[in-house]
Amino acid sequence: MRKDTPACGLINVMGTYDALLVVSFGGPEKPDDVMPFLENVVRGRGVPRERLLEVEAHYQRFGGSSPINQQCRDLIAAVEPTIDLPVYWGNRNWHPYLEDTLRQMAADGVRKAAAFVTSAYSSYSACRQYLEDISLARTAVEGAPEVVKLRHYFDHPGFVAAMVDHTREALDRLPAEHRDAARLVFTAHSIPISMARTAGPSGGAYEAQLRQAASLITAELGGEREWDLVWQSRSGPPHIPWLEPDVCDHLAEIDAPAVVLVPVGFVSDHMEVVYDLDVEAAEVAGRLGLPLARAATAGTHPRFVSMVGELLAEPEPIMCAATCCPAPPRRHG
Ligand SMILES: CC1=C(CCC(=O)O)c2cc3nc(cc4[nH]c(cc5[nH]c(cc1n2)c(C)c5CCC(=O)O)c(CCC(=O)O)c4C)C(CCC(=O)O)=C3C
Ligand SMILES: [Fe+2]
Repeated sequence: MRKDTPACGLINVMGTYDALLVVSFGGPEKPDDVMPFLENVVRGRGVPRERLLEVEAHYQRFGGSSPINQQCRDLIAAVEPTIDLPVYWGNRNWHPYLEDTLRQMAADGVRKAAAFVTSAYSSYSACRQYLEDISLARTAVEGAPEVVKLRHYFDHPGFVAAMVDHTREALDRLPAEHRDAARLVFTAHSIPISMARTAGPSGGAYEAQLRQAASLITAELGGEREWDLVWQSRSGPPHIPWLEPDVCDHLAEIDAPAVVLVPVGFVSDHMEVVYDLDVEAAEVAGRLGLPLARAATAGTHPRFVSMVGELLAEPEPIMCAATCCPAPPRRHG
């Protein structure tokens, strides 16, 4: 229903939704919030204390504030004028929490919302966990609206176009003599190998979708360009195998005069991008004397913004099977 029609008004003939719910990861915005946020993220997941303290230092280096919430606000401000629905925002790990947002939506009379999740791919962490969070939040809220998660958009022309533009801009920042031979190094959040194996309806979907996105972006750039897909931001206990190689190890091995890092696995320049790539990987490249430019994520690129409206206009996606992207075994403590 349109913003200006009353909640009890006419049936919306065009669309099926009466609100858009942007669902994101969440992040702290002041120093005291960093540890409580991190504890929310890793609850029951067996991430060692040392790793948590290390990551805490990344956040404190940026004044205890993650850029991710502001990036959500910016995306919402860009999307709002392009669609006919009220827009809400709820996070998995920090304020505004999904549960509080759903409570507000219920109070506002929202009956059925489309969820746009700031993650384009399959896998437990990138998809199923958001579905679980939405579902848990709904059970806690009386009269909570129905929430339909929009489809994965890793191969949507809007996402691809944004990444192509940003990759081109990064290439242009390299010394001119290296541009043609520069290698594209696509990065995504590493996940446990067991999670990668069971991602999607028949397994392997996280990596397959990332490769698909990378090859679409490379093809649209034109020319004959070599590319790799590597991983970043490994977490978890050290004895559990995660996807490799790590971006920093890969940079040391690479046989190219220059590199463009393309964080295809993320949709905004949040902490995993501005620390793990712009600080850590940049430092490795500096030591190696390897010219490196990092492409911006989709962010508020106009084609990425218009994609959201296009997804809303598609037929309602069919909910994935309960066996898709199963949860890893939970640890307690
Ligand atoms: C697939 C994936 C995405 C992409 C999909 C998506 O975007 O959702 C993603 C995004 C993000 N990950 C983020 C932050 C963190 N992830 C952690 C830990 C973990 N990530 C995992 C996976 C992913 N993570 C996994 C399997 C773990 C291990 C614990 C567990 O099994 O859950 C930890 C704990 C400390 C540590 O890193 O060890 C932090 C702080 C932020 C926020 C950045 C900011 O604040 O700006 C964002 C967007
Ligand atoms: Fe993460």
